[in-house]
Amino acid sequence: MREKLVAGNWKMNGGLAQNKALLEAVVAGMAGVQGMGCAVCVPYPYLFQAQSSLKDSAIAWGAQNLSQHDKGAFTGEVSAAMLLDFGCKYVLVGHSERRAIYGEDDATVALKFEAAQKAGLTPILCVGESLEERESGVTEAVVARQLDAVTGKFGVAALSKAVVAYEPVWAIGTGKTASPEQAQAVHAFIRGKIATQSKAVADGLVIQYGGSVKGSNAAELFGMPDIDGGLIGGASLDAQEFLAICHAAKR
Ligand SMILES: O=C[C@H](O)COP(=O)(O)O
Repeated sequence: MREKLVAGNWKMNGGLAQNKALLEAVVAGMAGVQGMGCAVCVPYPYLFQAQSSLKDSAIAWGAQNLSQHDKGAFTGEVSAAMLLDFGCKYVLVGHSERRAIYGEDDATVALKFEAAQKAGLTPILCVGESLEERESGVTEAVVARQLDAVTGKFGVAALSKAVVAYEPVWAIGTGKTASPEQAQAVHAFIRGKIATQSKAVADGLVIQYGGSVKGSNAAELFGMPDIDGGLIGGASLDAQEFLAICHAAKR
């Protein structure tokens, strides 16, 4: 049975004092919670702080991006090995903000996915359509293309050590959550598509939903059969909201 995973994506937010309070509250609120996974993906400068604060808890941590290169003259970039130095378990790849603002295309995202996996990190591969794409009826085609960029290059087995996050771009930070039925339909499409290549990989694949998840809508979303937790942006900055979401993912 798949265990749900709730991961916070702090994006470019935080500060040492604010993080301390947030991490302490999350650790306290998650003490003794079993039957689900919890993680936070923090900005690079705070990885050491996350590691120090979380190392004795069941909460994992990770980064929001990585370089596709191992090392070298890539000013400003951070490698998978560097993330491992700080105990990261997860790294986001292909978040829609990386794709849209920093021009990361499917091929680059696939290389980042590979770099993460080769180093032993678990990539959280983000996929999802824009509002325009949804309105033009190409949601499934977009998501399929984004998945194929990885499975076409590395095989479907690559997804056995990865997480997929379905994040409709129109629902990110907008307060407009996809309805549980809308999200479930895309999650079922993703799982069904993977199942045509490997039923075992599809059955074991954790597919998170992301886009304006809050304490008040998490249980309904997580109650859908193919939604295995969430990737949480804004609400992960508020300990009580984030904890409410985590608790909604408990079995
Ligand atoms: O990575 C998280 C997503 O971009 C969702 O962000 P949000 O929860 O603020 O809508």
